[in-house]
Amino acid sequence: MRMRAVWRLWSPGRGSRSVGDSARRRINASCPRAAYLGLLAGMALKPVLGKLGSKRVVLASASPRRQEILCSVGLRFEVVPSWFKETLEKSSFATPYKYAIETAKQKALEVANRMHVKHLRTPDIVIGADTIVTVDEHILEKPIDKQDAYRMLSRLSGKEHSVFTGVAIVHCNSKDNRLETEVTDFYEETKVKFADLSEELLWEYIHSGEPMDKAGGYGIQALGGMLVEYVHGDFLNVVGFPLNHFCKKLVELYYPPPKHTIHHIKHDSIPSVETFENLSDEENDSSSPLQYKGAIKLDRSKTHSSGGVCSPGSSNIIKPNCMMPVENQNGVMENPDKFPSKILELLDGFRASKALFVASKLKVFDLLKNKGVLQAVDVANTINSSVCGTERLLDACAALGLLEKTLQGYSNSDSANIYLASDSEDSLHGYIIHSDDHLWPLFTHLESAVKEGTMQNYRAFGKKSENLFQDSYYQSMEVKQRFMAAMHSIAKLTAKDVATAFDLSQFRSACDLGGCTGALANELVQKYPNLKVTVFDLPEVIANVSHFQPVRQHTAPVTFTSGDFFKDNFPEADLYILSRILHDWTDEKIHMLLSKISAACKPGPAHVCLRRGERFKCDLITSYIYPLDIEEMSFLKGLTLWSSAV
Ligand SMILES: O=c1[nH]cc([C@@H]2O[C@H](COP(=O)(O)OP(=O)(O)OP(=O)(O)O)[C@@H](O)[C@H]2O)c(=O)[nH]1
Repeated sequence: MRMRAVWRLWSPGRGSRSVGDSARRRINASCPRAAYLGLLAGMALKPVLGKLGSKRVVLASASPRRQEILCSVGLRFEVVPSWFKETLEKSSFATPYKYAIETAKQKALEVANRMHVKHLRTPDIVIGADTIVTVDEHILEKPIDKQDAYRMLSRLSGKEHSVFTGVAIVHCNSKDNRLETEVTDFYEETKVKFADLSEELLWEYIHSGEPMDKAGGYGIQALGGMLVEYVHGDFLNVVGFPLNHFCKKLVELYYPPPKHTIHHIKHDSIPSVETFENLSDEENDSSSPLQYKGAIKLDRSKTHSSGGVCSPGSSNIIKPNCMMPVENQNGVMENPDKFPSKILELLDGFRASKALFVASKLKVFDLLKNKGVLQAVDVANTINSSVCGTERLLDACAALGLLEKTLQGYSNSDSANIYLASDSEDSLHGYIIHSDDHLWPLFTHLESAVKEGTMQNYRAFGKKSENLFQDSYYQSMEVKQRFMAAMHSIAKLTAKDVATAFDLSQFRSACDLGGCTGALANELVQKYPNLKVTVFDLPEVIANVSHFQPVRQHTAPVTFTSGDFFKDNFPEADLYILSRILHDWTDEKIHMLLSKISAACKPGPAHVCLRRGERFKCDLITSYIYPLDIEEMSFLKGLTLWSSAV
């Protein structure tokens, strides 16, 4: 018998959240239970996150904290910071939280509209948020300067205040090229009490620089935590995103209370579940909250088998080996064994990567793209491999969601056709092969890299790497072309988002240092027709860029200039871009490069954006950009943007 079931930690029907709710829960910031609660949330999120897995989710926020909170529970999303200026008239709102909600909504709608108009690739969901602090009937946002931070923090000293975060979840739909949106919004309040702050402490904190990009002028997750006596309510709400309430909203949206009779069933290793036995198959697809139809599938035929994997957000079929939360006597979901899913995911991660690498290298996805559906034996014969080994590989790929498996055989998933077949326009094949051939061997020596603090090229490839590019990536024509193809595929994939993440319309010229095939540069000239973009890269790269250029170019073409950015003068520009560059070099070389850029930048306000992985270079970069007076510093997936004279 097939049954459909849904399990959930949050029951949307049990009354909506109120300030009282959050105060009652009283989760103290320093409470060790927080980690356990985090684990529970992570477990229970999976079905909801699974719903979002196939969607294009965009976080309309430049806040690194919001990005981290959502990343940490495995949500996959793109970051497109909003350009909405937070200037709504506060006095026109009856309550502070209405102001926060409206600002969050406007932030999200601005991004949804911009992406729709500029991108022609409409996101499915845009999430916006706005955090404010209220004390003595005043709304405090981010301080504009140190004096402002002083005013805010002295107001907060010795008192309890409220932190409100307004959140908007915008579902988008493009109909006849018109954007339709449906907004769900909510807010969360947390009460925070500050200790009495001495003038000395206050100024020391302000001089740390921490208050400047934070609502109320403090960061509870860092030094600011030392100022706090207690927290009543959701800690993450103070940090900028009320994760718990957000998840409840998703449950409300994606699993509204059914009209049908609900039976509770118990089953050995499965939690108490609610079944929707009267639903037809058709009704079972609840992929869109706007047209909710049913519930998660529970494949009971598998509940007694011994295999099974938990993979993040992968499938909405409940798999047997996952330890699910169970309902306790009070109706609260608990995870009795505190099953360490996150750790197991990390532990097994390398196997999943390697399965992807090997299937790509053996051109399995190309074969299935051309042939449609094949049995394991046919795949094995074509790729010259053993049948048993091929079958296991194909099964692993199916479990990872890369392939689909039916009685007829194996076929590509949609994303395999788009991203894994080597001949598709958005193929990541080149980057996957580069990851297997180059990054994998390097990462096997991570322990030595940590102990010695050195690059591991010699250990991995038996060659000293005085110059990484000449010695490794450009050692032969073939290796070079493969490396360029790899860089092109990943840069092309992220270029659109990078190009629209900031408003670059005030710039007239940009220079992409080490911009390789010009994938980002070509996207920039599309988005900003008045921007002249030059790619500056080594002569041997520039000599090979022609076949990576777009076929139909409607804009002024990108200019390619050859040179070595360590040795030669680079072209004058009012915006310098370093995309996937800094991580390749020693600090000494980075110093050299940054001081050259710093000297080339014209004096004036500067914008710096770092990709998330390069956050550790932050101090190094700010020391060079300091004379330019940083106006904005944000973190993003793909690049370091460096500009002046805005
Ligand atoms: O304890 C902490 N309190 C607040 C923060 C951070 O403060 C900001 C709040 O600002 P806002 O909601 O306007 O968000 P922005 O950073 O400007 O990003 P958007 O692009 O979304 O407007 C927010 O970053 C909080 O994380 C904190 O870190 N700790």
